[in-house]
Amino acid sequence: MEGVPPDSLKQEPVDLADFINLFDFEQMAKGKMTEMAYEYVASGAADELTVRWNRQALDAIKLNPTVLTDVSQLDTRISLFGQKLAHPILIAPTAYHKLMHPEGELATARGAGLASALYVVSSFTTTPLAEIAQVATQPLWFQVYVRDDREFTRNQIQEAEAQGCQALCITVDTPVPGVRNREQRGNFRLPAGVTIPHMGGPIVEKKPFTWNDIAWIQSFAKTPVLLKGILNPDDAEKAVQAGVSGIIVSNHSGRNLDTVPATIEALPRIAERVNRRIPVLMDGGIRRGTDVLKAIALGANAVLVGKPICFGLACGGAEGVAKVLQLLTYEFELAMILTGRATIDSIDRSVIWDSFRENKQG
Ligand SMILES: Cc1cc2nc3c(=O)[nH]c(=O)nc-3n(C[C@H](O)[C@H](O)[C@H](O)COP(=O)(O)O)c2cc1C
Ligand SMILES: CCCCC(=O)C(=O)O
Repeated sequence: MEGVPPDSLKQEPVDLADFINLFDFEQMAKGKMTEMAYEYVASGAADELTVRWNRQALDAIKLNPTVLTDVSQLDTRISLFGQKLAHPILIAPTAYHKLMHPEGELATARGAGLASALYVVSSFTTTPLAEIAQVATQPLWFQVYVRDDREFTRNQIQEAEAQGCQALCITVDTPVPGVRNREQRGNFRLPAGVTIPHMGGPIVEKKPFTWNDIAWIQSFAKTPVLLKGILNPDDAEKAVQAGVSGIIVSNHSGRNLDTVPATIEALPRIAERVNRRIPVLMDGGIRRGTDVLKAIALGANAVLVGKPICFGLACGGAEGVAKVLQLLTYEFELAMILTGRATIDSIDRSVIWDSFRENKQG
């Protein structure tokens, strides 16, 4: 697959009306991407246990609906760091969009616009931020992979802020990439002509990336700094103490350290520790409107979606990305109505069925 130009992607048109849920996109994307690209996107680390657990743990949570409440004024809006968003479903940062569609990140940004979604652009974008910013109609945030070279990192962040990115997500769970066997078997290489203008090169350093680097970034960042990839409540506490603006509970979709728990399992104890001092976002396996509802009920202010966006992009460019988001927001609205929750603030722990109490009462 080495040297495959992006225009060799199989881009026959598909009818997006055929897609009725997010799982449909993965099926279809398999036929639309090169095998190398598909394996890169679809795979997780090692035995992919965490990948499976992300979904299984969400599926295992039952809901406890309230009937006969007035949900005629349904309101999905949220506010994060003073930014007003139409709904709590964000596009997670994912690398190399030109592997998925010739228009790459431009299509993603247009799709975000069509679906009123905030887009977190990856450090590994294959399109310069300046071009993405020109087509974006919704807020952009920038995800940062911190390199050993501080001047490089400072320039990367200042460029992102200069292009209008409104927050920085510092990814802290990838000092080195994980054991990615499927990626290795697929002989992952960037095709000729596809570049990563904001990264300079792959993550190769085994770097001493620590809380000192976070303090250093905060010393010059002008936008809110979030830490992406927190799973341990003690780290969440340190993040609050470090004065960061927010955290993202994430296991990188199970792509880095296999056998860490599902994010929905880590979320409640992190939310409890943070105790609303800063926003807590979450990603990993969100595929259904009920998953969004469960994450919010267990303490998330918002969620992010990764793989389905890549598959939507592969299937239908900007419209594919938009369709993924529209299906998910629509399902989320239905979940709100059917559980009797008219606003995001009203989605609290009481919407989760307490199986433990049920068992105790026999
Ligand atoms: C193909 C792919 C590429 C990714 N690239 C990045 C990246 O460049 N930076 C980053 O912080 N996270 C990256 N992630 C992780 C996502 O931001 C996010 O944490 C994860 O995909 C969410 O889980 P989900 O895919 O199950 O929705 C990537 C994930 C995938 C699937
Ligand atoms: C080494 C990381 C590259 C992008 C990424 O974060 C991913 O593929 O998950």
